Amino acid sequence: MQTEKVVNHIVNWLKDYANNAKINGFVIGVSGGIDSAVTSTLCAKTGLDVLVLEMPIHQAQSQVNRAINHVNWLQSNYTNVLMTQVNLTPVFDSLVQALPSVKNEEDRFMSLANTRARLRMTTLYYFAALHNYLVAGTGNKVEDFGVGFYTKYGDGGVDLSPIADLLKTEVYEIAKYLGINQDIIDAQPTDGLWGDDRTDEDQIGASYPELEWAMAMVEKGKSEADFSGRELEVFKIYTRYNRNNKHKMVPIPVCEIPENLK
Ligand SMILES: NC(=O)c1ccc[n+]([C@@H]2O[C@H](COP(=O)([O-])OP(=O)(O)OC[C@H]3O[C@@H](n4cnc5c(N)ncnc54)[C@H](O)[C@@H]3O)[C@@H](O)[C@H]2O)c1
Ligand SMILES: Nc1ncnc2c1ncn2[C@@H]1O[C@H](COP(=O)(O)O)[C@@H](O)[C@H]1O
Ligand SMILES: O=P(O)(O)OP(=O)(O)O
Repeated sequence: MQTEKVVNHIVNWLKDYANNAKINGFVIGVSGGIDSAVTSTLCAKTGLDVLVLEMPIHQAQSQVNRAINHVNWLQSNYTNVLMTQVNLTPVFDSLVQALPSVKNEEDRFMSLANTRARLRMTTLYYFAALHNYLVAGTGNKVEDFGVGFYTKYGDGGVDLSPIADLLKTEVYEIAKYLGINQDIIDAQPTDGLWGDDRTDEDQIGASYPELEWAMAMVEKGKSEADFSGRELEVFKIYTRYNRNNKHKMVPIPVCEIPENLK
């Protein structure tokens, strides 16, 4: 990858889009992970206003610290970056209180995990409307178009996606080029939605490099019959996620009314 040229391309793309749309800048959620660190830095490089939000919901202190360290680094390099912390823990707790209880708490773990991502989306759009900003998405190509590993209308609810044509390994290359803090580069990717330190790999059962390999194999037209052992396992994991989450990657189904019924 021609890293410098890719960075310049994305920065110009962001700037052109915002200028054409008569927008003042960008708002981005910063989690202490690599994708949001890279996205916020690319937005900062546009010179337009950048608001980064740190929005903990029962968050591990290590994640909060990484996010704050990143923002400090960003602000020491780019004067156009502002930060706001919005503690969503009481908001989340109060929503849980308002919802009817369930017999078995485990039944709603996934629903509540995704609710966290949607509370963050709601907060990002509050600031976008307030300041005439766009919500910059942080999804990469494997998450967004491979395994669909994001919350529909949560972290998937954004206005534009600067890094969604980049594989996770390419995001790391850009992070190194941009000088992103080493603790962010070293951190295991995590969705941080569970109140513990489980990683994306723990949840999915395959690493991002493995998923990228499977994505490339599908693009080459390979099938299960071409693989065995761990490769077969990874290929099956990838295709299962891709199939189950296809609904997130395509326009929502609209019930078309036949002309003769109108
Ligand atoms: N980047 C990250 O690391 C990241 C961020 C957030 C979430 N995640 C992970 O992503 C996963 C999100 O969970 P999810 O995918 O179950 O929840 P989701 O809310 O993203 O998608 C499920 C919802 O989509 C709708 N739906 C389901 N099947 C459909 C179909 N065939 N057609 C149309 N709509 C359909 C339903 O409303 C369902 O509740 C979790 O595992 C979470 O941990 C990862
Ligand atoms: N604690 C957080 N504060 C701000 N923004 C956050 C936080 N956690 C997640 N985000 C945003 O959501 C996306 C996806 O998160 P994953 O950790 O990959 O699930 C992240 O890039 C932030 O923009
Ligand atoms: O989206 P982020 O920034 O939280 O990155 P990761 O998914 O690698 O934790």
